[in-house]
Amino acid sequence: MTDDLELYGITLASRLMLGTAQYPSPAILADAVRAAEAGIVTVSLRRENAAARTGQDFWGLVRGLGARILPNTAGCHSVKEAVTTAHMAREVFGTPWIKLEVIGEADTLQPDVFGLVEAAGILAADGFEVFPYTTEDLVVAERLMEAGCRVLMPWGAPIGSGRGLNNLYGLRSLRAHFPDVPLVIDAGIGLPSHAAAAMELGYDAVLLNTAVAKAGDPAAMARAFARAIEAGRAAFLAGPMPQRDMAAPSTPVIGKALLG
Ligand SMILES: CC(=O)[C@@H](O)[C@H](O)COP(=O)(O)O
Repeated sequence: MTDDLELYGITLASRLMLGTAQYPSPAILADAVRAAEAGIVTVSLRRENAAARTGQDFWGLVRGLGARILPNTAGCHSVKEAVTTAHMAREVFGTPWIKLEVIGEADTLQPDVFGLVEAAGILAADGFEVFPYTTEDLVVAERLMEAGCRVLMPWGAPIGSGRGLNNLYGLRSLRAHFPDVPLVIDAGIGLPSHAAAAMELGYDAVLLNTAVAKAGDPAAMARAFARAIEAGRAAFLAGPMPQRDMAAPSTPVIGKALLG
């Protein structure tokens, strides 16, 4: 039986999605994507433009990596900016997919969930397939679904913080409320164990960038993440035991030993 992930009708063998920013060099980025066997790479139109990093060359490199491209609106702080960037991305990459970020707060890069819902509605009505970077808030999640999103991407922790899953309870509730919606943890993952924990909770995939790009050996770290995500998924499918507050002897004793 296959355990492929389906997002907007596209089937993916890998549950690891990798960001393409902050790598020491394009060659190291390419090595990391290959080592991760990432099914999706996300790329920021604005960042590449701003860095004037020979944009076309960089996008050409990303296109050649063999992963599906998910353009993002990273760095957008308003609905207008995000919608305009999404349109540019659709033209450049020829895909209706857009990872929608509308940032609301400078210190935490927390999503502006009001702007996010508004922008998601505009883009979905215009034929985009929206991957919204959101919080674990259930009401916002409902609104995003009503706006036309078919995938949700709640944060684990603030972007680039490496803190892991900050609100385990909230993320567990979100999973329970939307059992049939693909849920992808996006941002804040620092260690493979964080990614494994997300998968053990029943999340469908993990998107990360900084933890690999800033590792001492990005390709080795990408491989470690790929294995952790596979292990977490396998554990979820295997049905983890329920947690208990009290001890339960793992070797039950029947009767008493007869001591001579
Ligand atoms: C690249 C990208 O899409 C980021 O905006 C994403 O949220 C990753 O966050 P981390 O860098 O914390 O993994």
